[in-house]
Amino acid sequence: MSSESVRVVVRCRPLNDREKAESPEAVLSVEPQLCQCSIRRPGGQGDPPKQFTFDGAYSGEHSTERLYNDTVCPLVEGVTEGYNGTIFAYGQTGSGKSFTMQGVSEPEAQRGVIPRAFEHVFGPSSQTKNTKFLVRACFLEIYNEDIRDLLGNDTKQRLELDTGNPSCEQHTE
Ligand SMILES: Nc1ncnc2c1ncn2[C@@H]1O[C@H](COP(=O)(O)OP(=O)(O)OP(=O)(O)O)[C@@H](O)[C@H]1O
Repeated sequence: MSSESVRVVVRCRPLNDREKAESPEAVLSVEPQLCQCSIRRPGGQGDPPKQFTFDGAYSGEHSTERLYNDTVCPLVEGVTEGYNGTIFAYGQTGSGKSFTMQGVSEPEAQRGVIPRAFEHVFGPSSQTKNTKFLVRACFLEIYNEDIRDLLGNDTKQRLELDTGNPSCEQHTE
């Protein structure tokens, strides 16, 4: 794993049944050791595949546990030592963001990044350190430019965007 402060890791989920039925030809391959994924043009047998290199690459065979241990764990460990850290999942709809971040409880190896990070910070191994953590949490949904507080009393209520920062206001002279 590189020592860059921003790392980009790709996780390619397995095809679902519908996708397999629509296109039995596999166009994506992942080379975890090279941190690369290659994409072939469907039907373009002779064309060389397009290769993309990341700081890490995981295929459908890799568990969230492995991804967490390689990629997230060092960042969360840094947070417990006072450094800032952000884990940000992005991708098109259905690409596996919730699966990676929230995960599923069974099998255990597919528990998501969020419960693993909470266990990391609050679990028994952190109790041995003589340190107190102040943790603030919010859970916002931004969807179609509407913002909702998913931990609020009314999760359907749309929130207004308030920068709350005078330096963000536009001044015209
Ligand atoms: N690594 C994976 N292994 C097996 N199944 C996966 C994996 N990643 C995603 N899936 C499955 O793919 C489907 C879509 O995943 P998910 O709901 O996490 O996508 P999403 O990016 O959060 O979508 P949306 O943006 O629409 O909320 C789900 O059925 C999920 O279980």
